[in-house]
Amino acid sequence: MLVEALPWLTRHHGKTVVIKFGGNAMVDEELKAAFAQDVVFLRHAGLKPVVVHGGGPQISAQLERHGLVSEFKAGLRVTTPEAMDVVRMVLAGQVQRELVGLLNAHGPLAVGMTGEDAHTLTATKHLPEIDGERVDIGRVGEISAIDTGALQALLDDGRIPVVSSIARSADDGHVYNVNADTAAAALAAALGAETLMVLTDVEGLYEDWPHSDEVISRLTASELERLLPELASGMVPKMEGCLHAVRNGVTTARVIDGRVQHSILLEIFTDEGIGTMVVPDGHDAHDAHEGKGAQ
Ligand SMILES: Nc1ncnc2c1ncn2[C@@H]1O[C@H](COP(=O)(O)OP(=O)(O)O)[C@@H](O)[C@H]1O
Ligand SMILES: CC(=O)N[C@@H](CCC(=O)OP(=O)(O)O)C(=O)O
Repeated sequence: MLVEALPWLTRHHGKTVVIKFGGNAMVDEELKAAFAQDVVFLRHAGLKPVVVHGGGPQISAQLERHGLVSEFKAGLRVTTPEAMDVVRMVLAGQVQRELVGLLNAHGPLAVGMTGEDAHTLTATKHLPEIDGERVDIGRVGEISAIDTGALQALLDDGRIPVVSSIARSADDGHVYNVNADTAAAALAAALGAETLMVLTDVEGLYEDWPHSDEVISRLTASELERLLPELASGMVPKMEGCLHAVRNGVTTARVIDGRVQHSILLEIFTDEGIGTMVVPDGHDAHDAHEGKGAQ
């Protein structure tokens, strides 16, 4: 495997990789520790990993403890001002801290931040369209501006940024809850990352979910765009994010199984790859996996 990894080590050297770690893949202690090892491995192999984390299940559990209900519309959490306090506390105070701790068991590498820090993520209130109508779902943000200065400085200093998907508002002084897939994709594009990697709790994008578990191993941006209207809620922000990334300069966007230990290393450093890979139009989707040659 090490010999097989050699061309990939050369190809990815010095490249930025944005990795989204989903809340559902984050419930197992061994998986979390393996995730941290993989990210540190990437860093020592000369890549520049940026971690963007979710925490949906952890937020829901904490809301329940506070006697608050979790409601989702258009795949996004309806976030009252009260719920926003819990979202911020869980993401920035709990999930992010834990990931930073696991990474830093390997050395002084990880620095945690939220999108609020140094104006990294600025948002406006998001009003999703449901059945043709704009719906108010509270403090949910749509990213309107990104400043990558702080992230870039950390990367230049050899650190691993760990980012919580919370944004500041430019106009009303509030903070906003942003879906972590959306935040990861926006950051990947803004950083000019080579790869966006979204870890989740399924093998990849299923062809005909929930009727079959046939994973689509690769597709172009246009092919994905045609599929988007058919996708169900959890996959929507992920695949919209992948599309945004490859349409904005990211070379490949991949959805991989976070339940498989060391899935990041298997995806980056082996010829086969796992999960679903999205490539920009013009790259032959069918060549992209064979030796991932189109990268
Ligand atoms: N076409 C599809 N392929 C795979 N999973 C799908 C698809 N459509 C919907 N899903 C659902 O999306 C879920 C992943 O999204 P989500 O629960 O938001 O995960 P995460 O916490 O990793 O962000 C899967 O567990 C699955 O139930
Ligand atoms: C607006 C919105 O829905 N925000 C998400 C943020 C966390 C997240 O995205 O976590 P996962 O990646 O684990 O799903 C939420 O409140 O659950």
